[in-house]
Amino acid sequence: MKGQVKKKSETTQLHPLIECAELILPWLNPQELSNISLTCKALSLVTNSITRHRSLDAARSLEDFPLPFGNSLFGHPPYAYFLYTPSQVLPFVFHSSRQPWGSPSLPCCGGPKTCSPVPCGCGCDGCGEEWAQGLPGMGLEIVSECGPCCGCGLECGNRLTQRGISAKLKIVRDSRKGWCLFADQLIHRGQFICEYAGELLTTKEARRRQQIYDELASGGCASSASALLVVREHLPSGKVCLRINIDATKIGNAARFINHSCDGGNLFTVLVRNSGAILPRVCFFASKDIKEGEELTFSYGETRVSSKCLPCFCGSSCCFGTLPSENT
Ligand SMILES: C[S@@+](CC[C@H](N)C(=O)[O-])C[C@H]1O[C@@H](n2cnc3c(N)ncnc32)[C@H](O)[C@@H]1O
Repeated sequence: MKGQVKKKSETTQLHPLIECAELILPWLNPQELSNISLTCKALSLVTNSITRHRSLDAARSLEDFPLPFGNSLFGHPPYAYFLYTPSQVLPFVFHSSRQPWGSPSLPCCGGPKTCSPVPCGCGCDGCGEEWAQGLPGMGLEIVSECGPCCGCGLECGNRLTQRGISAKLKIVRDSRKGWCLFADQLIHRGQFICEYAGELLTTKEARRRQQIYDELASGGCASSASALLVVREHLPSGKVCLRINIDATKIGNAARFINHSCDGGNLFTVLVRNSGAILPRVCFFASKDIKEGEELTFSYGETRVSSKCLPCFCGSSCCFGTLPSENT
């Protein structure tokens, strides 16, 4: 009996090298993982397990639903590598440029879900208003939600867009458009889906990065899909009064996989201003009922200024042939 117990504990004990590897390897990028996997069979098993876990949840447990990568095309990596943030961030927040990903025993830290919310009932003006009920078709483009100035927490009815992704989604690879975001359940018209999360940039920095992304794209760099979104708020006079630059290329959320459709797609955006926050957030809602297995798309814009526009493969009957482009 004694001997049997000893044998069992021996088999469940991990070799110290593997124990260390399970702590360190989730911090590595795909290239580093691939190099490590070549060193020995034991490390190859750990890296394979990390790759499997990465493919199962791009959101790293930071959302209510896992965000899986669907079947990848032959010869393509099984997942896209980027740092995950459920909401917009300032660039210096992720200064280490590393985030553990892919280990079931080493969860990601941070994110709104891990903060302990102050109980609701603060009595602020917005509390309990459930603003989204009247949204579809009302043409609303800027709305307010409770925010840092209110005493309420994430459960407040007036924080609809602050609780992360609200529907099951998946990421699937297309041979021409790259990664695409798909609904993995029925989504009703008017339902909030997710915000466009990424790094909030100054216009100067956005222009600098856009130039780099354009150069990479025109050089045919296969993994160069950029996800830099520029949103302009206009005064009734038509003049731009506010410009928001969100770059989700290296740090972002599910929205960074939403492709363009020339017919406007099935999503529309709403600017949501949290009370007490300076800048609004860009939030996606369903503009129609979206079936399970349907791709989520929206229009990137109407303007095409660049002579080197990328080809559009949206497949809509009104496809313009090229992706929108603007002078940033
Ligand atoms: C925000 S990302 C969308 C996710 C991207 N497909 C990826 O693989 O990461 C924008 C990029 O996706 C590609 N894309 C988006 N819509 C497209 C379309 N309709 N046709 C072809 N490529 C598209 C372009 O490379 C574009 O720069």
